[in-house]
Amino acid sequence: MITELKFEHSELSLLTPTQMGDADRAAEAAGVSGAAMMEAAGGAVAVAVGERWQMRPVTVLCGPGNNGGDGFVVARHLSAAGWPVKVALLGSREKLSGDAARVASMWKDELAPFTPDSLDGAGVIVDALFGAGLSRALDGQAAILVEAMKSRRVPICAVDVPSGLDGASGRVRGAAAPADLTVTFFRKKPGHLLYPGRALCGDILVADIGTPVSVLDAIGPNTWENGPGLWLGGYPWPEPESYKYKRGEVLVLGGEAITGASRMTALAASRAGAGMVTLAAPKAVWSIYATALTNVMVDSFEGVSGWQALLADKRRTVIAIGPGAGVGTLTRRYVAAALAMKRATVLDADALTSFAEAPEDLFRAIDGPCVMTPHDGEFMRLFHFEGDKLERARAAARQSGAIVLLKGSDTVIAAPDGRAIINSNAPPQLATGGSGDVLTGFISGLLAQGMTGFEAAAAGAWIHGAAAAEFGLGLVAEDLQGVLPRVLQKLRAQLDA
Ligand SMILES: NC(=O)C1=CN([C@@H]2O[C@H](COP(=O)(O)OP(=O)(O)OC[C@H]3O[C@@H](n4cnc5c(N)ncnc54)[C@H](O)[C@@H]3O)[C@@H](O)[C@H]2O)[C@@H](O)CC1
Ligand SMILES: Nc1ncnc2c1ncn2[C@@H]1O[C@H](COP(=O)(O)OP(=O)(O)O)[C@@H](O)[C@H]1O
Ligand SMILES: [K+]
Repeated sequence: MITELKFEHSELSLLTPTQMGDADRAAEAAGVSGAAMMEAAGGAVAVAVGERWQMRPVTVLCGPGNNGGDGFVVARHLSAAGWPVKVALLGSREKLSGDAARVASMWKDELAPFTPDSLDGAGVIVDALFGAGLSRALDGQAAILVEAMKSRRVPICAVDVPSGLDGASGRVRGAAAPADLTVTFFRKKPGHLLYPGRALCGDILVADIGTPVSVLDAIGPNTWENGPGLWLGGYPWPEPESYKYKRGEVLVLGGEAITGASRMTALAASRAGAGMVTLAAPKAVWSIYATALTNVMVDSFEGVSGWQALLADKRRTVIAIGPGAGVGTLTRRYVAAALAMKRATVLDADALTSFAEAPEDLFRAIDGPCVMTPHDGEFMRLFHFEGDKLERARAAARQSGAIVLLKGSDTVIAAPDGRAIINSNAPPQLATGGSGDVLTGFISGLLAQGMTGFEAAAAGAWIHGAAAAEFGLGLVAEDLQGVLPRVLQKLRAQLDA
């Protein structure tokens, strides 16, 4: 049902701060010293600062741990290159230990007092207060300095993460100043991609600091940033021996009151490459659908038995229900009948809301490949988990047995076995009515061609974001399927290159 999407070594792997600590220790065990990694990290930040900004006075704010150590290395490099550098340290030099103490001792100039005055005259600030070791909310002098950074219009380069940002969840603990550039090391963290963290990081650069990729073997990352690298190898391109039924048939349930939503789903499924798409229209509104659709076939049905008769055709390998379906008992029964077939099913919108009173009934009925695509509101009607977006999507997938795609600007796709993907390419113009209906169609079309639910959800979300970006501003949902061909052609060219 779900193929092994593993990619432990992928550059798209995300590591939590705890896993990053494990990676650092494993790297040291493999012979790469902490000192060498710190030199490489600080050196990479200095290079990035030099590439982004012309020489100007810089204030480096250093914290009491290794993040601060990186800061001292940045200061040394920039100073050696002729930049006027001020360093302010939270705490005292005597309290530093290990690699941080060593690099601090190489900074021979006096330290500036750790007050907002240290920012006076700065043309750029390097924020090296806290990184992966943030253990509580910022308070006291650290919080005062972060607030001062926020209030000055001076560009900021964050080392690893903007200090105060929780790398696991993307949440702010106490305070964090928005950076223009964040330089992180080896692999990104979930907090770089989950909001509000994503907005605080500015541009993100991942620097290689000599960590051997083999350290990932023991860590076994199960979270990734979405990207073609995860699924392009298994993308179902049409082949010379393809024929329409081999590319799968999607059956989309049409609604009675709202007829536009399921039409967009159906058209999107055909654009994404399903061999056949049939829209099942309630008899009363059949003619509306039939006049509006050309390549999508329109079949009419009446009531649950009529719907079951359409489901009986085994060639219909994927069923999509929800957009415009209507909320209530009837939709619940349509969903139950579809899930009973144990075929790949995509549940969206009203198919989810219809179970708000009895989510357990839905979870019990899921016994085959199923992808749910709730937005936040729909999610909260079915699930009652605390935590960040990754944790909630994971818990929901585990509870329901479905692939859960929790929508938003940082869509998370989670599988019941704990794997999760964070999508990062969706532009804000996607916040327009009906774009979710199109996503349901893309995912259904990819499922029809044999992708697993996890892959289809990931690839669907990515091409959805790429199509919106390709179209640009002024997007309405109907535009998405029209630009999909350009996105697919670019992907194909990438593969052929
Ligand atoms: N080998 C390594 O471990 C490497 C680490 N690197 C850097 O080291 C960082 C992680 O270093 P650390 O684990 O030392 O952690 P940090 O330097 O991020 O922070 C830990 C220190 O801050 C204190 N602290 C945490 N939260 C605080 C708060 N809210 N208020 C006041 N003090 C607080 C802790 O008591 C500790 O002294 C990474 O983010 C990265 O920048 C890089 O130098 C690359 C190599
Ligand atoms: N601010 C945003 N930035 C990027 N993508 C967004 C944003 N807001 C919504 N989206 C995306 O747009 C789609 C909206 O889907 P949904 O909420 O179901 O709308 P509808 O029901 O109108 O189709 C989802 O894919 C979601 O991830
Ligand atoms: K930092």
